[in-house]
Amino acid sequence: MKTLQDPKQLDSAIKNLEEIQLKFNKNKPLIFLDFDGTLAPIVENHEDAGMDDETREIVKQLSNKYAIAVVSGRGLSDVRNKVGLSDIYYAGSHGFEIAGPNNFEKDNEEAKKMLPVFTQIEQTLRQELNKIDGVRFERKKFTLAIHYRQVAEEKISEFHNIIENVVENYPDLHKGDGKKVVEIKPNIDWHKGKAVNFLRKELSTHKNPFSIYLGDDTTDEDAFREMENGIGILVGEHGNDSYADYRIENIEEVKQCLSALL
Ligand SMILES: O=P(O)(O)OC[C@H]1O[C@H](O[C@H]2O[C@H](CO)[C@@H](O)[C@H](O)[C@H]2O)[C@H](O)[C@@H](O)[C@@H]1O
Repeated sequence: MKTLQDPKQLDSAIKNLEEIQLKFNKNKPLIFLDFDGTLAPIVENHEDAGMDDETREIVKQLSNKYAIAVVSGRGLSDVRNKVGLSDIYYAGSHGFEIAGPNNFEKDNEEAKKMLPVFTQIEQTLRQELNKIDGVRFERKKFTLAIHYRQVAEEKISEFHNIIENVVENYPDLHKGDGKKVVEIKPNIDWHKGKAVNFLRKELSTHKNPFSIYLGDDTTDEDAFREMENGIGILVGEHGNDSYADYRIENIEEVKQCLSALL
């Protein structure tokens, strides 16, 4: 079982690349990659995020050798456009919508029933949060992100209180946190970890295929916990303890690490 550790105590993946390479070469691994903060740097405005050509090329080359899925909180179509590779799998909306090559598509059926509720809560939240400058909404198919990166420090607790009070009236939904973002999600036992396990079955004939997962945020912890037969690598930090096995500092080290696996 994976245990929670202070990220500062985690070994550096860069310093242990040889060991990781060995495990990698011994198995036929599946590769799972988070997008924001892992493949693309965190930027002020969510719409401006993007991965550079070098990273795209590394992921493309890896996909010629291994099965790869990008697992993101972004909407499926958004993350697919931003990555721009057609031969890999994608899990968007924190795993509620999954797609892959040859028209593979799998939406979470229970979450589909909640689509009208999202429209309602979005309207209410837009009205209630209108008085706070800098709030940015990002509607994904199955989740709603409300960004506060551009909200003044003294307004942030009011921002959270408003959301808390509204979400209380929607038992079908719950809220989670990310980097300067509140995410409204279906109140269903489904997350990136469950999506990863679904994909592990889909992408391999092995019962428990060796896997590697790179991510930077609290939502990636659900996936790190599932890396029983595999390796979790935390990129940077998210302020809490982690189930990851290794740590790397930044996106430059993500590239270094992924290149070593080629
Ligand atoms: O699971 P991920 O691929 O890491 O997606 C998590 C969220 O990432 C995006 O928001 C974050 O990145 C933005 C761009 O750098 C930044 O402005 C924002 O503050 C971050 O929270 C994305 O916009 C969300 O939809 C994702 O859920």
